[in-house]
Amino acid sequence: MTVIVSQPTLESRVDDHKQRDGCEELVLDGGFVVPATNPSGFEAPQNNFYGNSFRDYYAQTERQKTVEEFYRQQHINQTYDFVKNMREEYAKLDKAVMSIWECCELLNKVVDESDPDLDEPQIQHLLQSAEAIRKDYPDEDWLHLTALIHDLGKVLLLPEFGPLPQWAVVGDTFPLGCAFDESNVHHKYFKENPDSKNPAYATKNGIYQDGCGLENVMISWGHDDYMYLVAKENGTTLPYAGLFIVRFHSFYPLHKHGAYAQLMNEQDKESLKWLHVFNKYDLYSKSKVHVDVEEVKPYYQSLIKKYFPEKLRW
Ligand SMILES: O[C@H]1[C@H](O)[C@@H](O)[C@H](O)[C@@H](O)[C@H]1O
Ligand SMILES: [Fe+2]
Ligand SMILES: [Fe+2]
Repeated sequence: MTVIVSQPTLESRVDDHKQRDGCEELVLDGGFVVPATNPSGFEAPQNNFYGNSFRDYYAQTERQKTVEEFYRQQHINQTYDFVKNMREEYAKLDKAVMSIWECCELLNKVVDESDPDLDEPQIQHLLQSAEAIRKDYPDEDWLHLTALIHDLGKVLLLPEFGPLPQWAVVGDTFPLGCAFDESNVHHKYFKENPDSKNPAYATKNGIYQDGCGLENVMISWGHDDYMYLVAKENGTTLPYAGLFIVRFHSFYPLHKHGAYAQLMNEQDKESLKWLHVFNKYDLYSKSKVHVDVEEVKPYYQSLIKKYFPEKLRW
């Protein structure tokens, strides 16, 4: 499946003279090459199965009310101090010991309230995105596995891992410690965030410097940062771009709108190219047509064996 969707040109905000036209070959990650064109012929669906365009946060549907209420709570409660505490708590990795596949199976129990396009159990989303990207990039096995694991951090919603409320696990992410960019969905709810009253966080860069690198930015806490931490601390051999995708795939203000781009360093800018590739499959593979879990399991287990230890600390 190839998803052909034009991405907004982030470089127009990052770097005025360099246009991203998808025609040049990009060499990243010490040898991984982003192919110049999409390899096969799948067209991205225009609408999700509710009949709305993807990521339409203003459609008049029942589901939208849940989604908007989700963002109200997320924008009020995610503060700089909250994220700092969460990072410390979850860095302990003392919640569980299990394999990647066991975690995939746990996601059978998880439904994401922030997502206007999908209300299926999350294991289907993992397999749908991984299978879609596998068809178009058959040789990039690390990318298939990255897709499989990218949302595993949603286990934070389960009792053994907190449980944390939805607003602390899912939804788009954004930096704390600087002004909230208007490209964040339902931006108006940030008015009620206590950080909005802190003058140190009120300017475009707040406490950060241009080019400081995303790894030095406090990003709202959730499944991205948690899964990044789990993968890294358990010694995964996935390439850097895979870890970057896991860590920043919900950072739509940056990868879709180019906001906060001045905070990136050179390595972030390189990895972002792969995140753009990945994002199409994450978003447009969402479907009511289920992947047969048992059929694809052996393939993904072989990848897990290649890139992860058998048991991980969570
Ligand atoms: O609702 C979705 C969902 O929670 C995804 O897993 C996340 O990555 C997206 O950014 C978010 O908008
Ligand atoms: Fe996600
Ligand atoms: Fe996802």
